[in-house]
Amino acid sequence: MRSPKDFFKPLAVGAPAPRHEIPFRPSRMIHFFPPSNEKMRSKVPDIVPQVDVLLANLEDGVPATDKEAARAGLVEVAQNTDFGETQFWTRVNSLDSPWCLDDLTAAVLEAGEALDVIMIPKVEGPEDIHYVDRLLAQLEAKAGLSEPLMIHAILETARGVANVEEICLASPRMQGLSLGPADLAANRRMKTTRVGGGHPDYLVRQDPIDGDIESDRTIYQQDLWHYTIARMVDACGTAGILPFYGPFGDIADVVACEDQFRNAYLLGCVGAWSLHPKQIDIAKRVFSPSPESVAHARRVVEAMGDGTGAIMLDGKMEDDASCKQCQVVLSLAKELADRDPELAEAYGF
Ligand SMILES: CCC(=O)SCCNC(=O)CCNC(=O)[C@H](O)C(C)(C)COP(=O)(O)OP(=O)(O)OC[C@H]1O[C@@H](n2cnc3c(N)ncnc32)[C@H](O)[C@@H]1OP(=O)(O)O
Ligand SMILES: O=CC(=O)O
Ligand SMILES: [Mg+2]
Repeated sequence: MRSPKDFFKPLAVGAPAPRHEIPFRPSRMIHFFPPSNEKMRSKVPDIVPQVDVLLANLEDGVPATDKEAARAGLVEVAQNTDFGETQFWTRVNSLDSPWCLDDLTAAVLEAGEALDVIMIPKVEGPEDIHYVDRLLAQLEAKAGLSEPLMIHAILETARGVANVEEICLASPRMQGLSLGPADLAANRRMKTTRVGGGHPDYLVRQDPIDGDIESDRTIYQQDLWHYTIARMVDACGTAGILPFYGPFGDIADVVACEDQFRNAYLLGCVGAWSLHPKQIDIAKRVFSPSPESVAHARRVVEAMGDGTGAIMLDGKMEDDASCKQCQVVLSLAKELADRDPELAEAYGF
């Protein structure tokens, strides 16, 4: 383990100094597109103003035969797009794949000026982050970058979940984590055969009515992802980095997608992936506090004065801790409103 004194030193001569804080930028959706697909690439200028993060995906979802075209597409988009306030990320292939080294090299040397974050899939432990950390420093020095690239890891193996705290604390480059429910389900040998969301057979059943097991008992579908999301949120909070829900594969089921995103929002996630244009507005809606919750938070904070003590408001006890929750909602609302005039108006800022 590195000495805490060395933690913020560059890992290569000439590389930019690591950041001490993750800069706040709206990140309600990370919008995936396959840069090997010319038609999708041509949509980038229209998509950029609609999303907080645009991600050029090189990994799963891109056929093996298109990996080089995807890398070239990433570079083309990086070099020819005006991203404005929108962040630009890429997801490289996994560290054990034949493509990862070339992906990272091209990403930093040819697209590094435009990129904010590099997403690393199938991270198993801090050693994976240490490898990427040093390699990025070497490449940044070679490219002459003045800002360090950040790392976002996907939590999608059982070992990754077991090591989640160490992964989050492995480098000052760590920006956040996403839950990868599809690969995680496969790696854990779950039997779900779908990309995120619930499963009708994962349930709890009401007790027998009048002792009759054949009676018409209500069933309650349970959340397959609660444990992992909660654990991820705590690990990210400990390290001062950002948690995200990942993909929701049932594109047509916009209702269940919104439920999954909202569960993640309420548990502490800052955003989710959008795989299809339909999911962009869902994420924008869910991960922006509602005007009602902002109005309520403002009332509580105002009524609480210096934020200490206990008061009654609308029949409910409010105290230091509920006030802090309201401050979380208010500060997110303010940060989003600073960048979005429609939200500023809806919140009354
Ligand atoms: C599961 C674990 C993971 O790793 S998830 C991440 C990997 N998968 C991905 O990144 C998938 C990204 N999404 C896609 O490739 C497409 O949305 C898929 C799922 C293939 C569906 O595409 P398609 O059959 O064209 O859908 P559609 O006809 O309903 O599309 C309507 C119009 O929207 C466009 N579109 C579609 N997806 C995107 C996208 N991600 N970004 C930008 N544009 C998109 C389509 O091209 C289509 O456009 P048009 O109306 O024909 O002009
Ligand atoms: O990469 C995402 C996943 O769910 O797997
Ligand atoms: Mg995956």
